[in-house]
Amino acid sequence: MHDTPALAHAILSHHAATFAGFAPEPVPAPTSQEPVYLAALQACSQLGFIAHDAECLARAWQARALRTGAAQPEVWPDAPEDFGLQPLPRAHQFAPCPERLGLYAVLPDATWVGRMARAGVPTVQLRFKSDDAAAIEREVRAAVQAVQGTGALLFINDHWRVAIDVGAYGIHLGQEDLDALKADELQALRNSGLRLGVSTHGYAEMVRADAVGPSYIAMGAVFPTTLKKMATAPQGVGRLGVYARLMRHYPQVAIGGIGAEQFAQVLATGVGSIAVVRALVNAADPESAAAQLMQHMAPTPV
Ligand SMILES: Cc1ncc(COP(=O)(O)OP(=O)(O)O)c(N)n1
Ligand SMILES: Cc1ncsc1CCOP(=O)(O)O
Ligand SMILES: [Mg+2]
Repeated sequence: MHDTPALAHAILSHHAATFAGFAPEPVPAPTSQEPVYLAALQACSQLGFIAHDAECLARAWQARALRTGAAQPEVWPDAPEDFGLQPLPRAHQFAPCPERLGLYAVLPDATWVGRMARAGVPTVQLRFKSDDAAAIEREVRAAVQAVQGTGALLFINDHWRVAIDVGAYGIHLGQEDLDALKADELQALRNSGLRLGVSTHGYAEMVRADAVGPSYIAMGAVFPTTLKKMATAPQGVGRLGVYARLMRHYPQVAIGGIGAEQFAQVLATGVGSIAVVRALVNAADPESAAAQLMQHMAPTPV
């Protein structure tokens, strides 16, 4: 039998420092009356997790308590099974990509893609925002051509049909992009053999992404970014660390507001890749900036 207020207090006191800087969120309506669940729901809301994420965490805390017989307020939940992630090997899984995608340049057009691929950036993404079908096809084809002979892995943001037709390495989709996919389209995407990266911004979205079995999981925005209007607060490195731990069986990409000064703390979370936009496209000398960031990615010699 657990005392819910005491357990909530213990969770808070053990983890407040890791998740400092977030305002408390309202406690969502409980979906269970289990004391461990209720305590975790209250504590995680107090720690600033939005309702869907607090619910996920509370369910995981309860699942672990059932599995182990202990509430363990001092240990943040990180077992994939407690969050209901697919067991390994996954029943649903996209084609694999390297565990560590390294520096990942997210770029506005094919010219930039070619430029950064030739500069030696190992992973590049064409993020060409347009509604003009002809322009999209032209740009995706040009990007695929631009990486030829460079060894760079090219992901296409959003435009998955053209990416399949043209034979890109992979596709990147966000949560809203996944919402728009019908089941047969998702299956067609998986059958294409192209790799899939999925954006996530918290626990509920990671659980949702896992059901699709993407090739990598992107997590962000880690820091504030001016490049994209985000529906969720910057997650910070404390959260990134626990996300990376939960999703340890996936290749991981951190994104959002990351520049050279932030690389060390982001890499310390264990992610194998950092995606950047402004750190390259706004640099006075993008090739030198790429070289510098790739050096930051490299493990420091002992
Ligand atoms: C590596 C990486 N991570 C996240 C995103 C964002 O994707 P999405 O949420 O679909 O938003 P848009 O980029 O389409 O505006 C990304 N592109 N790449
Ligand atoms: C596309 C995207 N998705 C989440 S943050 C982001 C933009 C990242 O840009 P920057 O590295 O300049 O902050
Ligand atoms: Mg998108």
